Amino acid sequence: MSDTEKKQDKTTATGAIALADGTIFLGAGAGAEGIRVGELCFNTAITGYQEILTDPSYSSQIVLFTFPHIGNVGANAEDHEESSAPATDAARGTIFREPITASSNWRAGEGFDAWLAKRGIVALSGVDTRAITRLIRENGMQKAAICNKPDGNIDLDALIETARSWNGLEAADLAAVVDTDASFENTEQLWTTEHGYGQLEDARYHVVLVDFGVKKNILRNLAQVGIRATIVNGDTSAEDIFALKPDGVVFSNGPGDPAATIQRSGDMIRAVIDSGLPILGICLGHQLLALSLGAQTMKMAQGHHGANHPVKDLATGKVEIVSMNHGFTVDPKTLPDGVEESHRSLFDGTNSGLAVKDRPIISVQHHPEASPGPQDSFYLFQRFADLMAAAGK
Ligand SMILES: NC(=O)CC[C@H](N)C(=O)O
Repeated sequence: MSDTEKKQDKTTATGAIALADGTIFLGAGAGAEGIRVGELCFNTAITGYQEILTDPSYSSQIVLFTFPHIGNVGANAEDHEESSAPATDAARGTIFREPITASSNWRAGEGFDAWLAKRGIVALSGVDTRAITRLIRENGMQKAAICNKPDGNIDLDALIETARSWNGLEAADLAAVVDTDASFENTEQLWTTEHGYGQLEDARYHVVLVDFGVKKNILRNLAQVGIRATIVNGDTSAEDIFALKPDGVVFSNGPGDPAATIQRSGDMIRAVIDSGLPILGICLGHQLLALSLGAQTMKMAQGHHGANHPVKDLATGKVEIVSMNHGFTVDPKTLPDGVEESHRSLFDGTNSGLAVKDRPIISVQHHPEASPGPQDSFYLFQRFADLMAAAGK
């Protein structure tokens, strides 16, 4: 028996994950103490755990990493945090195979365990992450409750009940929880080891970015191609957006069910589409655009969470390797006339982008901002700037 397997024992366990179907995995608790409930998914990225856990799109989710060693480069506050919202507004829990080691990186500001505790994320190690991943592949993403109890006092029945009684992600407008309350501006560009963050001096374009839980790196990539952004939330009216005289509008990523968020933001999005302004939609923003155009979205079984997904640009025939994080998807069978697929996942053929006839719209399910992941899709930010140039902006 290895060290990690020894921990899967009722007398020594200090943490556990319980699924709504009654399945239990025992292990060693880490990070914040207590219990968290959420939807359990697996993520196949082998780097970027801090960016993943701070992505607001993971609100109300528990992220299991299939890569066994998580936390060994510690935590870095400078360029690894994707959310500007409070601690609990991104991933609630996390699971990995091996216990957290001491940080081994010159840029680590603090250890991963201390960072998890500070952010209120409950963690669990020493469990068979392959078995849990297979379970998700077979039965879909699960309602689950995770706990870290250093005294070993774990009430398994209560944990299962917590998982069962949770409402789940369907019909949840979580964007309303994680978006910004106050409007702000961004001119910060991408980070480099030599110079830190760049600053956009003479912006070529000004856009309004509608924040549903935006990752900071989307803002930085926009600034990198000369775009200054005014960030507003999804309750903003189309009139207030037009009053800011933007050259284009961006609909951001975000958590929860797009079919719920569209109830609140649908009128505004349809008015922005009708205005003819150039539009960029990313992930939840993509799903909201699809719904506004008359298509439908649906829940996926296992979802897409990773940093190595192949996606085909159907216009150029080129394949890009992308970062993914979504559990809902646009049903391509419901696309109305004039709306076509622009990108497709080569893993399972699901939709990864839309093009709208005679409209300057770029809309993708994947994450061109990476963070973490490959930067193959950076060209989409440039394409968006080109759309604004072509519109005479
Ligand atoms: N990253 C995102 O924007 C996720 C979109 C949506 N919440 C989903 O899970 O599909």
